[in-house]
Amino acid sequence: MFKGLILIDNENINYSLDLIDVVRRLAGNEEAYIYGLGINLSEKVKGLDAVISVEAPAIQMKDSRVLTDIIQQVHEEYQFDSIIILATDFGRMVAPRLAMRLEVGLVADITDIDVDKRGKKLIRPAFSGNIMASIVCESSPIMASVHPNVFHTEDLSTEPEIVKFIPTDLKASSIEVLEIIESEQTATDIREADVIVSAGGGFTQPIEQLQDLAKELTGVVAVSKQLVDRKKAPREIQVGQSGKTVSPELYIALGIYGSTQHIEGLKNVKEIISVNTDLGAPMNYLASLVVHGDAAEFARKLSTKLKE
Ligand SMILES: Cc1cc2nc3c(=O)[nH]c(=O)nc-3n(C[C@H](O)[C@H](O)[C@H](O)COP(=O)(O)OP(=O)(O)OC[C@H]3O[C@@H](n4cnc5c(N)ncnc54)[C@H](O)[C@@H]3O)c2cc1C
Repeated sequence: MFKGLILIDNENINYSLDLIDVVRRLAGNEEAYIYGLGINLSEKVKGLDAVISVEAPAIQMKDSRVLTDIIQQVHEEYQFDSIIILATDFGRMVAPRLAMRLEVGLVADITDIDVDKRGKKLIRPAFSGNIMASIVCESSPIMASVHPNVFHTEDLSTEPEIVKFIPTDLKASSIEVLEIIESEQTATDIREADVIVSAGGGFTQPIEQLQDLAKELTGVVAVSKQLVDRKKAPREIQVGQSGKTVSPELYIALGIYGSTQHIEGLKNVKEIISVNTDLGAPMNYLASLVVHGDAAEFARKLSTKLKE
């Protein structure tokens, strides 16, 4: 029996449950038993075999040190074969701390899994995304972090058994919350969108001009890292390895070259339209339709046409 643990992130419950698929794939031919660790979890979740429920209202959930203590204690009791954590900003603080405590390696930001006779291989981009590395973990538990929206769990019907866990000797949190400032809401989360109008370095106009087109298509605007680096767009709408992973029905790439780091953020996209002045741009090879021309002009004309 392959015992896996996923950490349930209270702010990203659906993406956390997608990690069930990661454990199932890691188990390979072995039967998997999948636990979720829920700390102060108020929602009922399904799909897991068991939820290890920790109720500690006094703990500061953003204190990665306290959370690491809890996961370590849970692991000491259950001895998992793998521990998988969502690679949110917060998950990225917890995962390496925990790996260090358990004296195992951590494979960050995995994008695929390959299990065969030679072992369980975790796949992730390496050397600035120029190659995909297959990493065999010989230490146990196998630890990995995963970007939201990279894996998907289809079947969430299992009713989990609920097991209470009471951690001992928890240190007081060293974090004091002074104020909570809500971040400015940027329309819809690009990960939820069915249509994405995405601008890259070849889109020379302000991206606000794309809102009209996105609205006509009931979609959202996204960008490549190039525009975030040039401070033309916020990071929340960046697609790619260091941005978000998206799975729309239609992705319109306006002046996007198609670097591996950008493509890394496109998972199960149904159709891609690539508008580029360079016919040899890698993005064109992924596209079902290539428009050879100026991205801004294409966006303007398509928007006008859709309004007619
Ligand atoms: C560790 C690491 C992480 C990274 N993470 C990400 C990430 O998450 N997301 C991401 O996007 N990038 C990421 N990058 C950067 C990535 O390598 C590329 O630099 C970036 O994706 C390039 O963006 P671009 O294709 O929009 O721009 P460019 O590379 O500048 O390409 C512009 C494209 O537009 C075309 N073009 C030019 N003018 C026009 C025009 N008028 N009309 C139409 N087409 C035109 C050009 O032919 C070209 O194909 C990362 C890099 C590293 C090292």
